[in-house]
Amino acid sequence: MRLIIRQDPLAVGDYIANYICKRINDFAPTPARPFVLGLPTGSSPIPTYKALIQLVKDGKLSFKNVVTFNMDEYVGLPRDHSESYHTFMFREFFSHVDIPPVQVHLLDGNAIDLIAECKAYEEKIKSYGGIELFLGGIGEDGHIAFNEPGSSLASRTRIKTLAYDTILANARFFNNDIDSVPRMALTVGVATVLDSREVVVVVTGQRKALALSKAIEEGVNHLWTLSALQLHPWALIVVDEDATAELHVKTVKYFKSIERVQDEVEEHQARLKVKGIVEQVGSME
Ligand SMILES: N[C@@H]1[C@@H](O)[C@H](O)[C@@H](COP(=O)(O)O)O[C@@H]1O
Repeated sequence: MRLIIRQDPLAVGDYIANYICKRINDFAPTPARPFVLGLPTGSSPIPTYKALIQLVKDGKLSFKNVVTFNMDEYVGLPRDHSESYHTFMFREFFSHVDIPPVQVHLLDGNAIDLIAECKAYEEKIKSYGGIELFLGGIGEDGHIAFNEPGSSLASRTRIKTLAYDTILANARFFNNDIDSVPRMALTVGVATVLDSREVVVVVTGQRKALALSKAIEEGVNHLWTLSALQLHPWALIVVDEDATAELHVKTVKYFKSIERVQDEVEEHQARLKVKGIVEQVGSME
């Protein structure tokens, strides 16, 4: 696992957007071989979405050959409700980039058969050969997607009852009216996320500091589902200074030194590439 620390949420968004841009461009997707990207909602990824939109506007990135799968959706909230994740994604991102809407996938929280909807979602992901890069966010209780504390670390896409803490945290989007917040959601499972070839998670703000320390300084634990990332061979967490508040100084120093070494290795590989000695610029995990 790598941890990248940036000054503030804007710098975090820039870093992740440039990272995803490079991944997509290196992949050189085509209609027959699209880049499959997992995406989150929430306030934390908004700076990333803004920076990605700018990259598209600047002609540095295209989503024409990108297929997306969102992590989760509320159950029973009308699709065109201002707080549905469907509305959120089009408002904050899809409407501003060149992705054909047929390549966008979101769980349908109003499906008549919710279990069949979840199964079909997993099948659809498989039909594309799996997810190349899953971008995620976390809740204050360390949940990834809507995998609340106590979720099985082997879970797949399913219906999930939301934890009271999550309902309280999300009430801010529903005029602070707890009764308006849906009680259930559909969410990809922890195992669905871990199956992706690469996972990138955005964690910003002091509210997430305890969850971050639990997830990276302690053991793998279903009470902090982000900690399952410790089992992933290619995971990257990008955080701002505020989110590091609960980390040990030695943890922060360790990850900063890893980033320095990574930069040096990449520069070295790039020099070898220029000389034609290696074909690809490598990456450490
Ligand atoms: N289901 C979503 C999560 O996928 C998201 O990571 C979290 C964080 O939201 P925010 O970034 O607004 O703190 O919100 C919800 O719980």
